[in-house]
Amino acid sequence: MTEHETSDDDALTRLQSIRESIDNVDAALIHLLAERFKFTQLVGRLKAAHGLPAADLEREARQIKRLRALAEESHLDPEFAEKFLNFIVAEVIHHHERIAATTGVIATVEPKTV
Ligand SMILES: O=C(O)C(=O)C[C@]1(C(=O)O)C=C[C@@H](O)C=C1
Repeated sequence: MTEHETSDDDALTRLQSIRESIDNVDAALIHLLAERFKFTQLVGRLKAAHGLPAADLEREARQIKRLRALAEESHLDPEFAEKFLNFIVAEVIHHHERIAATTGVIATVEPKTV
């Protein structure tokens, strides 16, 4: 039977079932993001304590390259993957700046190279 041949009732049951899976994925995304922000809080405190700048553009460029490749492999739009990462990173940088401001260490210089 094709999707056109199922009854409207069957279609609604199927829609509900697919939506349950979407809800599971959305919940996983929220949990994953919460974990990611826990790690970036640690990075923010470390950076503030050592006077390191909130943003690291070289690190971001490497992350974008990697995520675009992963997106392509997974048949996800790489542009979307890049925008999604940028959206999250922008929020992380706000958090870093807030931590630095409350810690009293404002970073204005590039990190020292080791
Ligand atoms: O890795 C860092 O240096 C971070 O501060 C974390 C992070 C990220 O969210 O992945 C955020 C800001 C930086 O510009 C790069 C990466």
